[in-house]
Amino acid sequence: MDSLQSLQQQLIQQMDAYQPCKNQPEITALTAKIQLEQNLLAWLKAQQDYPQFYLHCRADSPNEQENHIATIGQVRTFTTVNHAQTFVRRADFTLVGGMTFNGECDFYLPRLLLRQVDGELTATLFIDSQKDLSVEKQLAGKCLKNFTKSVALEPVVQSVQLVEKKATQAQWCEWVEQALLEIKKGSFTKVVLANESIFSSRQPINAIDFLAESEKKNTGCYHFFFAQKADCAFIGSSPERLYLRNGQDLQTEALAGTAVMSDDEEQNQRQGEWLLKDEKNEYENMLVVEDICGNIESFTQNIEVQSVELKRLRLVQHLRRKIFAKLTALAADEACLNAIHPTAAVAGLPKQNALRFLAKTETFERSWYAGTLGFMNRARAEFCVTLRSAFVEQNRIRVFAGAGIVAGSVPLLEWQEIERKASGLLSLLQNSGEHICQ
Ligand SMILES: C=C(O[C@@H]1C=C(C(=O)O)C=C[C@H]1O)C(=O)O
Ligand SMILES: [Mg+2]
Repeated sequence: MDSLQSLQQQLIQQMDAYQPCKNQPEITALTAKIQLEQNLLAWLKAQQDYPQFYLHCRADSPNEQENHIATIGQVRTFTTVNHAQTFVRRADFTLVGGMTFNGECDFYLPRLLLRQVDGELTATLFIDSQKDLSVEKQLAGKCLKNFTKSVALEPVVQSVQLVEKKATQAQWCEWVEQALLEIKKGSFTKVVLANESIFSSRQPINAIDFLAESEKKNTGCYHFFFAQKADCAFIGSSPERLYLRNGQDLQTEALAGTAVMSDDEEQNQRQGEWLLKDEKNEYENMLVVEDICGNIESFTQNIEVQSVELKRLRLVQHLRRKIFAKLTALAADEACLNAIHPTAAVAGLPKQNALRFLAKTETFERSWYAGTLGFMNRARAEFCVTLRSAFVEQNRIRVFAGAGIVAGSVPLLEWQEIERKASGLLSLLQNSGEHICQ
């Protein structure tokens, strides 16, 4: 019978048999595969090694395979995309990680990588051949210790209380007014302002249970979990792809412009029709198209922008234009990441002016919010934009949401928009209604 035990045994056997030879490649990958449908979040919940990373990629059509990865531990780290890409070109293994909103890079080769695609579970254990073999074997063995374990995912029952919003409604409206003034002056055409809301709970919230709940309810999204250590995890369920690279084929998208979604299908239809015709939302979206196309032009060919469509989620719906292009021979993830991130869907246009405005206006650190997380190897790379996200820090959760401000934005409507986006995660927790302070 195929089981996690048999997968563990195969890896241990390979590790025991492993003897470095002459001309040993710098990294050795031990791989085993079984037919098993394993919930990777339940598996991750039982693991003790850090960092931990999980990505459930968005499937756009039923014939696209559901693709989940989970990793624990770390063998090599890369603090620039250039170094990460050089490694991938040389060694062709999968790196995970990404970039914060401000462009700080954190890519790494994990110790253990699990991939679940279509009923098949693959595990890869990485050994650094340039390090002491007995130490490497010991570290790898430690990572395999809990390999066969998983912990049942449980509903999140904690209720949370609001502690603080970095911008109150009144402050937010001021920020938007300032942005509109700058737009009038011609400093930029769009800026994406965001807010951070801090909540507390009596009992610690398990970030994996929280994400599992979100995965069930917030369908049609990328789901991600990234934790450097046990007591702080960054999680989220984002509708937005930064890019997908399949060989030299690049797929990216402009996702911007928002309307309400609810349980009322007729209202959703009306909202969708309104959104498709609304000039301000159309402009919000087209500025992202302009930004992305302008930024990838120099290293791609045959850029094709698809016609506008609606991306429907549980509480909001967005305008989306998919963008396809062919990378020129030498271009790869370094070019894509540096050129595309952060897009005008999360920063603004022109980018530098918008970023300067955000740096002096927002009163919190975006950190991983509106950054990007994903994976890259020689054949393929996929990155999402880390929206609809939160830091879960034991008894505290910090939720982020933003909205694109353009000429015609109404401060209070943009406030409602960000509150609704934040409720994608927050509505999964019970709100006790109590304010600790504001
Ligand atoms: C900035 C966020 O979302 C972005 C802003 C949108 C908008 O203003 O209409 C829509 C989708 C995203 O591009 C967020 O969710 O925090
Ligand atoms: Mg908007």
